[in-house]
Amino acid sequence: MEQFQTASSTSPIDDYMSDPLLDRQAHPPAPQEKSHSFDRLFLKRLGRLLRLLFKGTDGSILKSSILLPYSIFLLLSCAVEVIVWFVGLIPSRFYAVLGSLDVEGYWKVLFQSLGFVFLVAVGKSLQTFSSKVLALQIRRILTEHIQACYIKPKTIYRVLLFHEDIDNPDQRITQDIDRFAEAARDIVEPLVITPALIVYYTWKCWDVGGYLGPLFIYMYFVVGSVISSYLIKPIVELVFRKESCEGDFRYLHVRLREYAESVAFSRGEKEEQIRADKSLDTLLGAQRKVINRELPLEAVKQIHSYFGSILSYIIISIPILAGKYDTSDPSKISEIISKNTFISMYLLWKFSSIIEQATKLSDLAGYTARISELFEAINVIDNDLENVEIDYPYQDGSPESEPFIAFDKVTITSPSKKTLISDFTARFYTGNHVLISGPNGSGKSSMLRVMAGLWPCAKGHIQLPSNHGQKNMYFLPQSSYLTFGSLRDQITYPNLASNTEISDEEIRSLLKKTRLSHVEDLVDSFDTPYGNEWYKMLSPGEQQRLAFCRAFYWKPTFLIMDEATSAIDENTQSHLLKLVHESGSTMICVSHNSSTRDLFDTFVTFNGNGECRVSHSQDIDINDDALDKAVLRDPWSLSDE
Ligand SMILES: Nc1ncnc2c1ncn2[C@@H]1O[C@H](COP(=O)(O)OP(=O)(O)OP(=O)(O)O)[C@@H](O)[C@H]1O
Repeated sequence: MEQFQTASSTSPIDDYMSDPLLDRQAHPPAPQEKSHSFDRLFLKRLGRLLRLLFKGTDGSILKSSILLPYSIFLLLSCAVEVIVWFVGLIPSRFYAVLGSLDVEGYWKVLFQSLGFVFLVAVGKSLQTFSSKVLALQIRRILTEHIQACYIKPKTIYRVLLFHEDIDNPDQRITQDIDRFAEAARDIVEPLVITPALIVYYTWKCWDVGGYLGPLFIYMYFVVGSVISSYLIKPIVELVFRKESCEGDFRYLHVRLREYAESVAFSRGEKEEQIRADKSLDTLLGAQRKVINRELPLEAVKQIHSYFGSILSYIIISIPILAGKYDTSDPSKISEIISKNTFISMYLLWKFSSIIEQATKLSDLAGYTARISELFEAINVIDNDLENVEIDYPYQDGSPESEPFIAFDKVTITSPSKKTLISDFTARFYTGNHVLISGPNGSGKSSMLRVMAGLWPCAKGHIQLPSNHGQKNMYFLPQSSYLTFGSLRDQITYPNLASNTEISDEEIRSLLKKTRLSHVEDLVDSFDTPYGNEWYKMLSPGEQQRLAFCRAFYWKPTFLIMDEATSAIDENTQSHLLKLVHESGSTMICVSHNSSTRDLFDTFVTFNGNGECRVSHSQDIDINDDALDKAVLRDPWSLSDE
């Protein structure tokens, strides 16, 4: 028997989580344990993201990793630093030739200087360009990877419904990854090139002014970095919260747009405005806290850089005042002062640039936490889904066994641990149309969720007719999802496979069947794409009827409907169900409407107390072997079993 959802060992999320730093089997990450500061967890998460970025996503390191753009960027940065060295020496060389009235030397220095300045300008532009390409590649790799992990069966649903701690996953994917890429782009150069430059300029500084110069500069840096690291810590958490508020505020406006009509009908604008203002207040408050905390950090940064410029003169004054250059002429001393000032200033500036990264590092830590949390939640879901107990006895193309759906002593609980159905046993065969009814909240839709593998069952065993696509089980929910695309796309949704072609004649025939022929006049052609307009072009009842076109197109063995006709007029409703009946699909239908009862053979009635009555004839057949396999566990537990 085939296991329902076995996480592949080469799945994208496994790639991400396979970092040796994280022993996910022994200690699955718990999203509840939030830590958003500049700490070991941040380094671990950043390490995982970097590993992913350098390793690539499809095995091709050069094409799908950041190795190539990163190497180009590093080479350009190194080249720029070499030219910067020569540019930095320009003043001292002018002091030397002008001080000794060397005309020939002057013209030589002038032309060489112009050349160096031109090269540094071109080099810096190319460096900026390559860093932007690098940021783009970081965004592409992370976004594609997270989309592959997130937009897949069951996962997206579970993240949205059950991981409330993962606020605004959409924002994390669309915005936070972009910001992470920008922050990483800003940081990568100072953090990678700077150490080598510091070694080089330290040696030069020592050479000109003795050991005291580098010693002063290093002490100055240590004091600056200790203060700034103390100031960064609280900012990371605040950046995280600000991003969360940003997402809430945006989502509020998205919802307002989505439910504009309902709000207008209920005259709820004033309340919505108050809510929007409140959400804005919260966001601005969070932003203000970040700004407040950044003030002392900015002050330290500025003080560090301005005091540094004076420090460079103090450093050169030591050998001069100590008489080391007493025998040199004034033009030589000017040259030495200029050269040494450049070296000390550059060394200090490099140290300052590390301090400057502190603010960016706090942003990076915030974004790293938000992206990593989503990855970790997906990993928890993947582990959880591996434990769903659903088997597939029937394989496509196997003529021996007849497809069926079997529940063996199944108990279903809601995420809040409320028991909705206990010990439910039934077997539904093809041609055995099932009507499920019962009071609101009794667990009818939950039963379908379990059948779809969206929810686990707390106890018992379910057998389904293979998970290979829409041909076996097709679900029609109450609110139809209209995809962005053409009418042809709507009808063949989800139309990924190559076998989803449909002719114009077939489309017309399906529209006629579902009494939607007029929709042809609403669209320019069957292939003209539309976006959100679909929801305006079609009424809710028409949207449900369009969903029936899909059902007739896919002709599934089992058509599972969750109040899929609730907005359709009674006459069309019974017309559509009769057509399904005739099409050969077996209906499993949740409905409050009893007018079409005569189309069904089996009636599953919920009483709202966890009990379920199955009436009619040919359904109950308990398989004792299957019962032996029943497991009892906490289905909502996030930990591995
Ligand atoms: N995401 C969730 N988190 C927590 N509890 C939930 C969730 N979804 C459903 N429930 C619980 O499960 C119960 C059953 O929900 P379900 O949607 O199955 O009811 P139903 O019988 O289909 O109701 P209706 O006739 O109104 O559609 C609800 O009353 C609610 O308490």
